[in-house]
Amino acid sequence: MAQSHSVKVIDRVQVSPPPGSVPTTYLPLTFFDFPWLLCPPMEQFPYPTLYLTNNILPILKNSLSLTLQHFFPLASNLMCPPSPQKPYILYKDGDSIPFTVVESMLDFDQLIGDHAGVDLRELQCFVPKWPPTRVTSDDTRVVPLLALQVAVFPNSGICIGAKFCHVVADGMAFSHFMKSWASIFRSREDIACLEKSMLPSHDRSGIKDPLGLESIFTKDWWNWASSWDYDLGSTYDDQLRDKVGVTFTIGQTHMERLKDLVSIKCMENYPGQVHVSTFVVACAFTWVNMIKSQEKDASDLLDNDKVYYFVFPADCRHRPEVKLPATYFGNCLAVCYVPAKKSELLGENGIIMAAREIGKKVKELESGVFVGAEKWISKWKEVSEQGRLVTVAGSPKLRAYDTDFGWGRPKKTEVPHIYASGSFHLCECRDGGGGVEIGLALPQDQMDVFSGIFEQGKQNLI
Ligand SMILES: CC(C)(COP(=O)(O)OP(=O)(O)OC[C@H]1O[C@@H](n2cnc3c(N)ncnc32)[C@H](O)[C@@H]1OP(=O)(O)O)[C@@H](O)C(=O)NCCC(=O)NCCSC(=O)CC(=O)O
Repeated sequence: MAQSHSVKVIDRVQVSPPPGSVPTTYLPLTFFDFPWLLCPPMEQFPYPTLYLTNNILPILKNSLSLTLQHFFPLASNLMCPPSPQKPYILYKDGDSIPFTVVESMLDFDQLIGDHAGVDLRELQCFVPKWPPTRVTSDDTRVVPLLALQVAVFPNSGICIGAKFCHVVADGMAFSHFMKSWASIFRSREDIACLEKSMLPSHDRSGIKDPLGLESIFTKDWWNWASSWDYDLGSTYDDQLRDKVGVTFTIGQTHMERLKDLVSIKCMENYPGQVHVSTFVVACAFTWVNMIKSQEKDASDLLDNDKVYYFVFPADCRHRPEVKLPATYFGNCLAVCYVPAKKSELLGENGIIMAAREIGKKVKELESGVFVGAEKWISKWKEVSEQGRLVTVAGSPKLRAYDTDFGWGRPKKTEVPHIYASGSFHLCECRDGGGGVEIGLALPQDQMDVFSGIFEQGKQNLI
């Protein structure tokens, strides 16, 4: 048995769809997938409470295998042939995902707390180890797309950790997979519990590309990838060393007040209708407070005229120019950039202005999700190199806390990959009310400032 940080490995197997259940399948990447090729693997883990018994793990594995029959791209590999060829996804009979079971002696109740004060590097032991990239004789890199790990906390609970490549699935698609696995587990491996209309759709033929985005993105990808180390196994230890992770909550009452305040102030100051949703105000509130918490001394004022960006992905499945089923499995996200001068964000009405601009971007999607799409990748490179951007992962719409393996709602969900990147994670409140949870990691001194401003900002609403 191998020992690793705070966990003991007790089982390590490969899980594939049932033999012969899925034919060899080639899935071309669509232009929606290309922006996510450059993204490090996503990590998520809900913590359901249960006392683990000997018969739960075999059912978890069997139900996973049955689920993968429908969600086979996750068991596939990303094939990256040499330039200028395009990467693609390939499933072959017998392809599998690594599934590891570990035991942890850490304090479960402390881990699921919001202000856990846990060493973020310690949390990494709940993220599955990433299998190495293989290189074939014709120089094609073969990249796995998903790894899973179950951590058992004796007599307290379990934690399911997933690490997946964004190029195979966006948040909607991955959440569909997790909920389907949970349903098959709950129904004791009765695959018929997935209604036909709820099965994932793998048909990419409906995705039209009148703007030639695929060829633009292929060029962008090769420009960037040639100087890029595809180290998907990175644990980000260096970036996590001085950071602390905290989950903040904006409950329903504060949320309603914040939306009212934004609506009233926008009506007073700006003409026209403003889109004031939970997503919009939560993002504006967090973005502005993050920028404020970065201010250390007068020298930071030199930056005041610089443009900062908030970047959010928008699901396009239901948009008229895309029209894919809600069950489409893959990526179907527009990348939305919201610019704002730092001085405006730090001004008295910074949150109102940020909300207006984010809301405006959401509204603009109604008149075309592909406006400016040719810059989705190149702009990302530009603004991420400047370091003046904040991004959001997750969405209350993904309903992370509805993932129920039959043990009730998860006690906590975390998206640890954001800890290294400086973005924040947004999901619905676990109590089921109308509020949101916001997870982020910052250096301790900045977190102290952020926490003070965030909580004070909430107090000021009442
Ligand atoms: C673009 C969006 C973010 C915008 O969100 P919004 O909630 O603002 O937008 P929406 O259009 O759905 O509007 C819903 C809100 O508007 C209100 N609303 C709608 N129409 C209205 C009308 N006519 N009058 C008044 N209010 C109205 C609703 O009550 C609701 O508010 P209220 O909310 O107050 O009830 C979203 O549409 C979206 O795409 N979400 C999914 C993003 C996603 O998939 N993210 C995951 C990325 S992958 C990822 O994250 C992986 C990883 O990194 O780990």
